[in-house]
Amino acid sequence: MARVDDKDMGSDLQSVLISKEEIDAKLAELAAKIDAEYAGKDLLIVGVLKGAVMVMADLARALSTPVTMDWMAVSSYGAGTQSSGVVRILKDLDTDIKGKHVLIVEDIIDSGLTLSWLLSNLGSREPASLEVCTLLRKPDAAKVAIDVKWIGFDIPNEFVVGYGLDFAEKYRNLPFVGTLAPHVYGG
Ligand SMILES: O=P(O)(O)OC[C@H]1O[C@H](OP(=O)(O)OP(=O)(O)O)[C@H](O)[C@@H]1O
Ligand code: HPA
Ligand SMILES: [Mg+2]
Repeated sequence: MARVDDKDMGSDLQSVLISKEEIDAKLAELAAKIDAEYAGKDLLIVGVLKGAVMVMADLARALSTPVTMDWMAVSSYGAGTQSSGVVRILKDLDTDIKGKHVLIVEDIIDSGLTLSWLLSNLGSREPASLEVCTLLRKPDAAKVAIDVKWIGFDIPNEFVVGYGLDFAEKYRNLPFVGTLAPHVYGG
């Protein structure tokens, strides 16, 4: 593939799954719903590093509701394309969320293992409310059922990169979501 969108990725990418324009439009739509839900309330949005950085940055700016922002770093994938199922906290929240309205912002729900673990971890800290907004979800990959209030796109069960999502730490800065060519991950 010669050139995909505005970043030249050589032949590493197979296709563009969701364009920058589609992401922008979806985040505006989600932001309007989130604004309506939290009108008059203090909202803390929690980004899950590192994948959710782009969604957090763009969603936060699309919201009219004033928010505070905090970050957690957890990792279950390492350098591979399969979740290990073992979630590690690499960085905890800086703030106490007891009594606060908390919205977890994720880039993707794949097996659901990361979020399921996060929901029970953060839920035990007694927030006033705890909801989830994710840009992407793979319904066919779910290993646990999770109640997610706001979902951008349901996507096929393929490994995707871009807009925060990595393969071995690469491709996070693509402005769109694409699928990797199988030769890149040994497929
Ligand atoms: O539903 P799951 O199967 O648990 O997968 C989803 C999680 O995996 C990715 O994070 P990763 O562990 O790769 O860390 P990263 O965000 O730093 O890339 C992604 O950002 C989600 O947090
Ligand atoms: O499809 C994916 N791509 C990148 N990172 C991920 N983490 C879970 N699923 C994925
Ligand atoms: Mg990752």
